[in-house]
Amino acid sequence: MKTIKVIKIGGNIIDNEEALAAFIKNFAAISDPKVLIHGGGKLATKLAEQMNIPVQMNEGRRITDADTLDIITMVYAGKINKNIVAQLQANNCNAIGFSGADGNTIISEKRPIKTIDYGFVGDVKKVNTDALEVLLNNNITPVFCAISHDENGQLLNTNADTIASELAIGLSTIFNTELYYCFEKNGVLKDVENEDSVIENIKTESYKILKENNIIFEGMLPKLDNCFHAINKNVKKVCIGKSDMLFNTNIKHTTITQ
Ligand SMILES: Nc1ncnc2c1ncn2[C@@H]1O[C@H](COP(=O)(O)OP(=O)(O)O)[C@@H](O)[C@H]1O
Ligand SMILES: CC(=O)N[C@@H](CCC(=O)OP(=O)(O)O)C(=O)O
Repeated sequence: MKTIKVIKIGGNIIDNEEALAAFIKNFAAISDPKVLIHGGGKLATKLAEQMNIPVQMNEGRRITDADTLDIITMVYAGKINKNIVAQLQANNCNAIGFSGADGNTIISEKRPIKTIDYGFVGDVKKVNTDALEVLLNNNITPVFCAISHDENGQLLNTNADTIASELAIGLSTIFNTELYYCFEKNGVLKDVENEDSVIENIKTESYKILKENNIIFEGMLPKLDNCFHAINKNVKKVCIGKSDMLFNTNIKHTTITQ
């Protein structure tokens, strides 16, 4: 089986022109098959505020009404996705931009209303890798934004970390899959203010203890839940850290194991 790298980048790279250019140059040079997933939550928030559309988040998830869905579609599937694809082409990496509707790749269902109505937010039901397999076997790199669909014509906002773990799990039947979450810190930290306090390995048991001691909180909780979901479902390697970890093996980062 060939190895594939499934790589998610967050706002810290997307929002910084120089950081994005440096990342894309290195990413384009990866010789293994690869898939890129990007977020863009910060830019969507900025644009919504400029347009006087209220921004509401709950536990790191965006409450997505019809106006917000329009904005995130324009920002994630449009501006950010197409810009990344164009920059990959400039670095001789042939790429195609995807939402989950394209190639029927990511099918989700609108999150049921419990205590909170998240609006047009989708929970992934199924990943369909047929179209991706054809592209990857022809050396074409898929670039995914954080949008899925329900197969009835409705686009749904789905957290980019979840899109990454679900794609990694879906691809693990045809590839030896590695999943990398790139964000602004060196990894999961013992002390979030201290970049030197990287926890190099987290297992199911130690994750429980870290949560109990409030060492892991906010956006890191759903990220780690996604990591464990992936490692328990046939993804061979899961890492969290700065994107430099992909290109320099000496860079400290966090590895997730069962
Ligand atoms: N132990 C921890 N180590 C590192 N970051 C942590 C930790 N606990 C909570 N965090 C927070 O999680 C954030 C990353 O989650 P998030 O903002 O969702 O990532 P992304 O940039 O990929 O969207 C960090 O910026 C940090 O504020
Ligand atoms: C449902 C939901 O919360 N979707 C996210 C999708 C974007 C994202 O995940 O972006 P980052 O990775 O940059 O945070 C949102 O709209 O913010």
